[in-house]
Amino acid sequence: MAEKLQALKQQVCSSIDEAKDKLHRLGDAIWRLPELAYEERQAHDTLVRFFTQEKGWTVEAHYKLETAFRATWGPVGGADGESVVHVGFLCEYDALPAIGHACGHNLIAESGAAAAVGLKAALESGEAWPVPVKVTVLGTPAEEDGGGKVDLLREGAFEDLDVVFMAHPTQKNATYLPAVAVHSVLVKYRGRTAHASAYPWEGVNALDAAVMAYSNISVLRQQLRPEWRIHGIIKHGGVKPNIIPDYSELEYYLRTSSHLDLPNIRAKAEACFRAAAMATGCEVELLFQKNEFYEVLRNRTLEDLYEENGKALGMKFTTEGFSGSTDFGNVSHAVPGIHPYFYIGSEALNHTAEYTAASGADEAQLYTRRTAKALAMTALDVIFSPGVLDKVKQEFREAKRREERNCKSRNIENGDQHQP
Ligand SMILES: NCCCC[C@H](NC(=O)CCN)C(=O)O
Repeated sequence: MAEKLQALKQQVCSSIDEAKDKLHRLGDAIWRLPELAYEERQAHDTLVRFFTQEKGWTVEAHYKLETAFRATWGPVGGADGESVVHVGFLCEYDALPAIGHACGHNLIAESGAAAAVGLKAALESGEAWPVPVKVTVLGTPAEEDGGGKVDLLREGAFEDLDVVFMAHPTQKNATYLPAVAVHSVLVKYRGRTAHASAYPWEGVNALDAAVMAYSNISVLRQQLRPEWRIHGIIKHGGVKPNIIPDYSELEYYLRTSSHLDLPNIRAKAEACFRAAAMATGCEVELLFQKNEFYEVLRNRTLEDLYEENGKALGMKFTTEGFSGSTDFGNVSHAVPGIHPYFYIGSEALNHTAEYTAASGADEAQLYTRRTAKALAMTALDVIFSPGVLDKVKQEFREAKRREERNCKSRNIENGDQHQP
């Protein structure tokens, strides 16, 4: 079996290399037309067309969300009565305002598609295998803003998957980097205009409220846990110096190491926003985003297999970096999975114009394909190595039990003030 598995892994690599031109065209087409969260119509169409043109995939466009899709192959092979092993690969393809694909989501889509195509080709090339296998590619929009994976989770898109894989471009290769929970909020203050010089006492100053809110949050930071973050911007602060602003708007991201602490940080931030309204006489409206993102729940069994496969392909791994957030965190609490990071040939930092250039550069292709190979090889370990899938699931169950205990102890601490 070990020789067969090794042969299949080699087949994955050669299949992905043979497909390199069409995979490059796929990623490049997405990179050239950057689209924002939930507006990724061209990227959706490009990926749907790609899988439609590949033989054997059942493709569902606009899958539960306008710009999400699902492509499935199988179940194929295996003996009757054996349970299907269902592996999923996730594609992200949303860009950032003004700076395009500065987080390389075009390469997330390309690597996810490449891994799925490579795995299918390897399985189709070899002899029959013991268990029926199903491969699903899920196009998951709006990671940077909104959280398409959370919407898809709510709609049941992940229900029958055994494991999920994706990978994210950054400065180095890592099997895991800390990704924290986050919830964003839009804060709107409404006051009353007046001539700022002639009769300022008639006005109710919404910009004052925004400035006070910003200052309240700034002092709150001294009392936050070191791994928590609150950061934001003033999006609107007035139109003319001699018109007392009757409207101001702020947007904030609230981050905690565990999603179980989000109610706590939300309450602290809300007090800061409401105090500013009270002090200025403004009305305040708090609009929390529909989806909160969870921290990533690790699966070290999968991480170790991915690292072993990556090292076999020449990857060097680090454990330093990141601490942003991703809606993959929510997925990892529902299905065992990994969200490794990969080097793309540049030291540029994500969310910069330099990274936009790097994610569209030819040099990124070799690293993107290498990552796809490691993802597909890890999927082969799950399918063919006896006991691996059971170990992955056992670790996941134990992590969920630990989380349940944490949740109960926090509720006791908070006196059940805030249900997470
Ligand atoms: N609702 C706010 C989500 C912010 C998600 C964003 N994610 C990343 O930067 C990961 C790389 N795409 C963040 O952490 O700010």
